[in-house]
Amino acid sequence: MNNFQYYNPVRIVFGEGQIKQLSELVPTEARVLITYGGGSAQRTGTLDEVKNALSANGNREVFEFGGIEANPEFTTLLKAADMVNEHNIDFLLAVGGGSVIDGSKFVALVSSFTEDDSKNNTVSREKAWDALLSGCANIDTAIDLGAVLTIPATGSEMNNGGVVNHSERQAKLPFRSPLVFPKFSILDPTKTLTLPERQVMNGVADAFVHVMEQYLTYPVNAKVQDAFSESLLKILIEEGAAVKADPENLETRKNIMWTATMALNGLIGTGVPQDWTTHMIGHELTSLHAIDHARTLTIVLPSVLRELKDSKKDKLLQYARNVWNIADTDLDDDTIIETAIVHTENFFRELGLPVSLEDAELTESAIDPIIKQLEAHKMVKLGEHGKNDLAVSRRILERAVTSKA
Ligand SMILES: NC(=O)c1ccc[n+]([C@@H]2O[C@H](COP(=O)([O-])OP(=O)(O)OC[C@H]3O[C@@H](n4cnc5c(N)ncnc54)[C@H](O)[C@@H]3O)[C@@H](O)[C@H]2O)c1
Repeated sequence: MNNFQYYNPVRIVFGEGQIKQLSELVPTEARVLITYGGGSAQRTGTLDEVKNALSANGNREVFEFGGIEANPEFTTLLKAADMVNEHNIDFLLAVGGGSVIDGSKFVALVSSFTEDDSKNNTVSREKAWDALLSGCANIDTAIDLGAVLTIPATGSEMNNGGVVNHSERQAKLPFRSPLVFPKFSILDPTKTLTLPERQVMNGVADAFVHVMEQYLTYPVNAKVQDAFSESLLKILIEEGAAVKADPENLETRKNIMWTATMALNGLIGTGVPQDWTTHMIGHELTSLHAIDHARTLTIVLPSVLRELKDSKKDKLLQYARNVWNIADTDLDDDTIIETAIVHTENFFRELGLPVSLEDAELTESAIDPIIKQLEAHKMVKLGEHGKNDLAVSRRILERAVTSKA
């Protein structure tokens, strides 16, 4: 196992009816900006529940900013940042999924970037863009934020990362800062019952790929991390099928919600090599073709595993044995690995997710622009060995044109 420091200060408040805890969790004198997305928080009554909890005690002043898109848009987020300055906001409360939480983290980081000569505290577009390009690495102040999660998927509720989309520049870029760990996140599994099936399945797949990107590299004898990862993968396989068969089952929803959080709260990624190639190629697919985040991952992951099967061989065999129970000693290693990859594809397919570019109605002609964007975004040394250059990414995408399964 490699050396590591593990730090995660996020208070998780889990369970039905827990939104009322906001009255204790948000400072009583805070000037709060509630951020939310395209309207589901309003439609489902979650927004009212949040506002009622905030007004239950204290002297909070509460403002709202709605309309943060799925794959949150840079320009929208800067409008929220301007609102932060206009109203002297000192607490952001994100109500939604990864897009709203990520977007709010970005707002928390860039709202102090006002124009030098600004009379109305407008946030500088250039400074904010530069910050995003550098992954928000050198920012030393941020506004406090908390989250009410409505879709289990990204782990954003318990980590310090985010991803922001800039449509005009065709860029979807990640950032990270210890300043944006949420102070708390409320996970009420009943809130997930209103999700359309597509979003539920996206969430299961996103969490699955998060685990894979921290697990499927090479062994470093990290028994805790490996055993945790294999358990999370098996739970997602089981509960993915269960939620499809019985979407109203709250026990299933609870397990999916906590699994998705555990999949990317840093725990399974400590002390082990990681490979985020699938995500980085996936981000380009979203920004160029507006494909849902999770769906880009299910398109790319099987081809990453096939293309890199030699360098990932030991872990792929472990994955086949411990996650898919492929233990037939008569099979050669290549067959065992290919069988595990096909099982993975079938799992995604059963959830209604694409496993090739063709499934997403794209052809080989999609590859060149993706490679160009990877180059523009300096995604040229991906993978656990830093050896996945543009030629490797191209081969991964070529494998992804049609599915083998
Ligand atoms: N921060 C991280 O660590 C991290 C990790 C992976 C992905 N991401 C990013 O997160 C974003 C995806 O987030 P997501 O998968 O959570 O989805 P999302 O936040 O984009 O939401 C997806 C859709 O579900 C709707 N929705 C949300 N909750 C609902 C509910 N309870 N009922 C009905 N509809 C509801 C939203 O309005 C939206 O249309 C992407 O931009 C992705 O790149 C972040």
